[in-house]
Formats: sequence, structure tokens, C-alpha cells
Amino acid sequence: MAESEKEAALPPKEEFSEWYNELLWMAEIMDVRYPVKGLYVWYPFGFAIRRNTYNIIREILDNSGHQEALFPLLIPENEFMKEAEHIKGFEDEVYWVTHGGRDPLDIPLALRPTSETAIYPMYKMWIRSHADFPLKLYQIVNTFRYETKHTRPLIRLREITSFKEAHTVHATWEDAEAQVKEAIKLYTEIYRRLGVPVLRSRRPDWDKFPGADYTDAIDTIMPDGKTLQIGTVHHLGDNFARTFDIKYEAPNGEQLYAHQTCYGISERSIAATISIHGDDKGLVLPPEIAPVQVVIIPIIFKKEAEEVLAACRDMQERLKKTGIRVELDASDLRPGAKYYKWEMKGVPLRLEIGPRDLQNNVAVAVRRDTGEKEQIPLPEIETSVRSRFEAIHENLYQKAKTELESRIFECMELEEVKEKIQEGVATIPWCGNKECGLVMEDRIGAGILGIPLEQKNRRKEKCPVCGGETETRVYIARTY
Ligand SMILES: Nc1ncnc2c1ncn2[C@@H]1O[C@H](COS(=O)(=O)NC(=O)[C@@H](N)CS)[C@@H](O)[C@H]1O
Ligand SMILES: [Zn+2]
Repeated sequence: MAESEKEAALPPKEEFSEWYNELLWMAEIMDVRYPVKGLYVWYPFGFAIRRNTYNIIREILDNSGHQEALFPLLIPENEFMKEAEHIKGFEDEVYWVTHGGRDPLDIPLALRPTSETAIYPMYKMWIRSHADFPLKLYQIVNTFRYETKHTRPLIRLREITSFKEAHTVHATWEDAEAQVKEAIKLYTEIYRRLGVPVLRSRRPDWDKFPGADYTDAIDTIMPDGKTLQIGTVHHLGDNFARTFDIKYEAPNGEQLYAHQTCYGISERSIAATISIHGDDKGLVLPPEIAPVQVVIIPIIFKKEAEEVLAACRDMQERLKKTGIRVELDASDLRPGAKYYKWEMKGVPLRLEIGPRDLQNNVAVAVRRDTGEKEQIPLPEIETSVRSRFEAIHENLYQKAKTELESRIFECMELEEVKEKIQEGVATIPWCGNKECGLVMEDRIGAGILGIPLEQKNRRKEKCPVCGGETETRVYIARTY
């Protein structure tokens, strides 16, 4: 895209909503001008961030006994309508295909909003005995949800283009419960690799996934204090197994219903990474997902221009050989314009070489996360760059963790909760019964996000609604 088109300056990050929208455009991640609401276009640079992010997701799933598969997009109405709870939860969100050409279809076909009802009729045909367990498949596909709330690129889409959904099958409820716990650990690791700290909580019963026994969720706190649900893990019990008749022969010969889980991550993973690490100058990308990890900028003066360029090309080749994604910007832009462009794109490390650096046999390394400048001896360039990547990742993660922890407020009164959720997540005691929960939500004007999966320093407290004794605190937050 022509440089000129991007005259607009990036708003400061504290104007988060405008900053976010402008950044998707100026860093060439997404073009939101596609003429269907809730559908957006991935630019090549954004698509490279997506590819690198989903390579991490695949690596972590493939190394934990999952296998990637692929199921069809269209689901026949009779299959989709089988599980009552599931339908209730999705009937307002499903897109239907009703014609093939000019012929009306005898059975309307749903565009998958999620794939339980596409996959489980196949699981029924595949599963015979307990020896088939655990079955742990996932797919990374586009799914469609007719979202009526405000749509936003990467955050709330009608076409979820990067929907990683895992669907596992087990003999017992306890085995499925163990899988839920494993999935939460895997998701936490995926987000650590993206430098994104997370909150882990059990959703209140009235907010669980349609057809599930319970839902555990991974949330993070966005710069505007609202939480973003960036992953969910559902224990499906044997609900879907009963609906789709998924039975297996137990060791004693009995025919039993299977137990299942499913868990999903979408491009919200990228929305969170961009939002949490970005700054007033644009993207700040964890090196592992940066499409360009190093940009080399030659500082050119009339004399010695050739030597400088030759040294830059040599350094680029050496870094490329070690698998580093490196650009050499030898364009005729002024150095300042180059800094602006590559900082906008979140390139973790800039290397500058001028005639004097050449004489000293060094390059000047500038970190995108801290801005600090350091000289690196040219012979050590490969190892120095790698060690800086680790330092940058660690710094991004620690900074984000400190920020998240500073946005969790232990409250005693509902009034205090109302005030604190403007900045982040409040915790408040809750006796656990639904009436009190709904009264709380009503008085606060925000939802119970969930019950923390790990509860530190538990102590006897009183439910602020009924006064009942409880050791449980819940997260309250404004959410996306
Ligand atoms: N409209 C949407 N746009 C972007 N991401 C979404 C959207 N709806 C859901 N997600 C993301 O997708 C994740 C999984 O969606 S879900 O409905 O909670 N769970 C499922 O669909 C289950 N079948 C697990 S795969 C959510 O945690 C959320 O991070
Ligand atoms: Zn109560």
C-alpha cells in the first residue's frame, strides 16, 4: 500500500478503541472495508502474524497428543437440531444455506457456528471400544455466527476465520475432567508464548457453553479495563454422546456412553497480543510471531556507501541462515521514516550500521520494546540477536503480568466493585447461589466473569447479598 495513504497519525494508546482500529490499518493487519458486516480481510503482514501464532498453537497441541483433522463446513439441519441445549444457544446465530443454484435444498444446511454437530455423527461411526480413547482431534477453520452485538475486527466477527476447535472423547467423566485441566494448562502455555498473562475461571452455570456440564475460561484484561475471553474449555459430560449415540465397549463388555470435552481459541488471541503489547508508536510483537524479526537499516553517507551496504547484506545473509526473519531496508526513505515504518510494524529489533560502526566492526542494536541502544560486535551477531529475542519476550510477558495483576482489585462492597471494574477486574465474596449472583450482577451492572480456578488465601467471608458465609470470591468485570 502506498505510504502516502497512511497520512493519519496513530492515536495515543489510551484512546484504546481508536488506537486499535487505526493500528490494524496502519500496520497492515486487516482491511475492514469488506462489504459484509463482521467479515474482514487479512493483509499479508497480518496473515503472517496469524500463521506464526497458529504455528505455536499447532506445536503445543501436536506435542500433547492431539491430531489435526478437517470436517465439512455445512451441517444438515437434522443433525444440527439434535441437541436441544446446543440449539437453544445457537439458533439465533446460525447462518443457513437453503439453495443450491436455483434449486431449494430439501434439507437446509447450517454454516458451522462450531462443529460439534458436524463431528459427533462421525465420532459415532468411529468409536467402538475404550481402546479408542483418548481421541483428541482439532481443526483450525472458519466458523460463522450471526453476532447481533457490535462486531469488531479480530474480537467479535461474524466469520471467525481462525477458529481452532478441539473435540476430545474419553471413557469416563473423570477422564474428561482431566482433559479439561490439561487444556487449561495448554492454553496458559500458548498465551505465555504470546506474552499474554491470563485469568482462569469457571463460568457461572448460566453462562456456560450450550450443552456443557461446565465451562472453564481463559480471559485477559485489555488496556481499557474490559476483559476479553480468549479461550474456553467445556466439559460436555455424556450429553452429546447420548444425543449422537456415541457408545463404547467397556473392558467388562458393557456398552457405555462416552464423555467429551471441546475447547476453542480464535483470532482473539491475536487481538489480545496486539492490544496488550502495543504502544503509541504501533505494534510491539513478541519475536516468535513477528513476521519481520530484525530490520537492518544502513546509515548511508556519500563515501563508503558501498561498503556499508555490503556489510548490511552480509549481516542479513548470516541472520537468514540461522532462520531469523530479517529485512534490509535499503530504500531511499530517510532513516527517521524507516524507523517510523518498522516501529509501526512492531519489528522487535533494529540493526543500524554506519561508516563508523563499520570501522569498529559493530552494529547498533535498538530494541523495540525498551528503545535501548547497544553496540553488538559483528562476529557475534547471530547469538546476540537470539539472546535479545529472549530478553524482549521475557520483558513483554513480565510487564504484561505486572499490569494485569495491578488491575485486579479485592473489594468488600458492591459499590466499590462498581467503581473498580472501570479499571479492571474486581473480586467479591459470593455464596454461590444463583439468586445472589443475579442480584449482584443487577446491582453492579456487570456480569460475574467466573470463579477463579486457583483461589489464594481463602478465608471465611460474607456474601454481600444474603450474608451467607463463604470462602469463595468471584471475578466481576466488564467484558467484550
Ligand atoms: N464472534 C466471535 N469472534 C471472535 N472470536 C469468538 C467469537 N465467538 C467466540 N469466539 C472465541 O471462540 C472461543 C470458543 O467459542 S465458544 O463458543 O466459547 N466455544 C465453542 O465454540 C466450543 N465448541 C469450543 S471449540 C471463545 O472462547 C472466544 O474466544
Ligand atoms: Zn448469597
